[in-house]
Amino acid sequence: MNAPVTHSILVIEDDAVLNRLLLKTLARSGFDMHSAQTWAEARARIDEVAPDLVLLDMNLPDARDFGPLTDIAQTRPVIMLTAYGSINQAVEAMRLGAVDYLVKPVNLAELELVIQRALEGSRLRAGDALKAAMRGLVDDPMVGGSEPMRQVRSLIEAVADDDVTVLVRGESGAGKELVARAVHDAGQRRDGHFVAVDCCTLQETLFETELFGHERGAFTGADRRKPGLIEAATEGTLFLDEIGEIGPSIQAKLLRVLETGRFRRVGATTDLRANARVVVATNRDLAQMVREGRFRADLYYRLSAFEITVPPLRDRRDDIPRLVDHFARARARNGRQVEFSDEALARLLSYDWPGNVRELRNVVERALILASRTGLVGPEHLPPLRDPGFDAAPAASGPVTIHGEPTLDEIERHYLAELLDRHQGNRRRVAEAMGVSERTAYRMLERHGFKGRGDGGEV
Ligand SMILES: Nc1ncnc2c1ncn2[C@@H]1O[C@H](COP(=O)(O)OP(=O)(O)OP(=O)(O)O)[C@@H](O)[C@H]1O
Repeated sequence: MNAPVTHSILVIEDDAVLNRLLLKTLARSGFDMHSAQTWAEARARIDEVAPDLVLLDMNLPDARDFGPLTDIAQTRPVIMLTAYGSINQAVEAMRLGAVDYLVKPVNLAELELVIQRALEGSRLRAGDALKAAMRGLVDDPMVGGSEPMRQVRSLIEAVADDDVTVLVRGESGAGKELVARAVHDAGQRRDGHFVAVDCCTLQETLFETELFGHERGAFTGADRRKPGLIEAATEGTLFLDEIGEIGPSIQAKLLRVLETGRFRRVGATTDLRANARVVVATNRDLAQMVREGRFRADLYYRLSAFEITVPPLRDRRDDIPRLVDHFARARARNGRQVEFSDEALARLLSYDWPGNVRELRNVVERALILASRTGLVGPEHLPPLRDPGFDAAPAASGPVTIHGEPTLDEIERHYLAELLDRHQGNRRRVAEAMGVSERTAYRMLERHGFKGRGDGGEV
């Protein structure tokens, strides 16, 4: 059996208290810890210990701008430590090679997750530093064999080789970015970069210089020419996340790029030709925004040439066990695999997941940490999974009590029977109560032999 690998981490942070706290916390989690409070000290430490990962404060007393980051990020993953309110800086840091960032005060539970992901990502991408400079580092395969996800996959395949703009719709955390990536990976541009831009985090003025770049002297502080993200995506894909958030002036400029294939750096006098495929995503109802005059109709029509809707997790519960297994396996790369008890899985299956796969992933990863000693996740390792408004549910719904150790199938059957009773066999209402489509409910009922039951032939 292989001995678990001990990873070394260097904390570069001039705040002595935070530095010590990070050191202590991570040493307790089994990392080999080193620290530095200045850039000069850090350089010596890097030569000395060759850390596997670096936690780097954004503002060191003896370093300017992103010098330390660009230096270190070429050889090892860097997680930036940033003050609340400096998110724009953090976004720039990610573009320059940071794999992730943490906002101070650092949430210690999040800290370990981010580090684990960064270490996994760096192994997956070893030798591909430039690609690692792009956001979304871990090569997450898209998990999901449910019928709705099969349809999503066939749309991805259908559109991948075409250069048409794709609009990915879906609730927050449903996996829109993963779908955008899959479009990129399946198409002819797969060898180019996938450059992701979160439209939410950038202010309008910053957005333009980020997206289109700027010439030297374009504004105060522009002491050198800087190409924009659209150029970084040349021969690749430019992914604009949360497209519903862009203001009118960017909407106009984006429309121009899509229509003419041309753009202009801020402060430039001539146009450049864009050579990036554009994929956008939103969780907003863009058509409604057009009706309200908040989004340009012409841009909407351009963007929605080909739409892919990622269904919410509650409409594809079949994917939950597979996703749980996937997240557990990913984590087991650093140790033994933790299993989920049937009871814990039943809980995950019956919850509505308003935060979709992202919420599931967080719950699963936290449970895996909590249960790492015993190797089995039980319901006690899960947070109370209640949708907002759960308490307002009619008293008649009551708690569901489970006796003995039923299988998931038995639980499903009992639950269906109870819902059929409660809703007098009305299939639509049973589906609504379960948070699945009517078709899915019908199939479940059929599988459990309920077909034909119910008042008035509803089921
Ligand atoms: N089908 C899937 N298989 C594996 N992991 C998934 C899947 N869908 C989503 N995830 C994971 O869930 C998290 C959220 O996914 P993603 O960022 O793609 O969602 P999103 O819809 O773009 O969210 P947002 O609207 O907030 O930008 C990520 O960690 C992603 O890796």
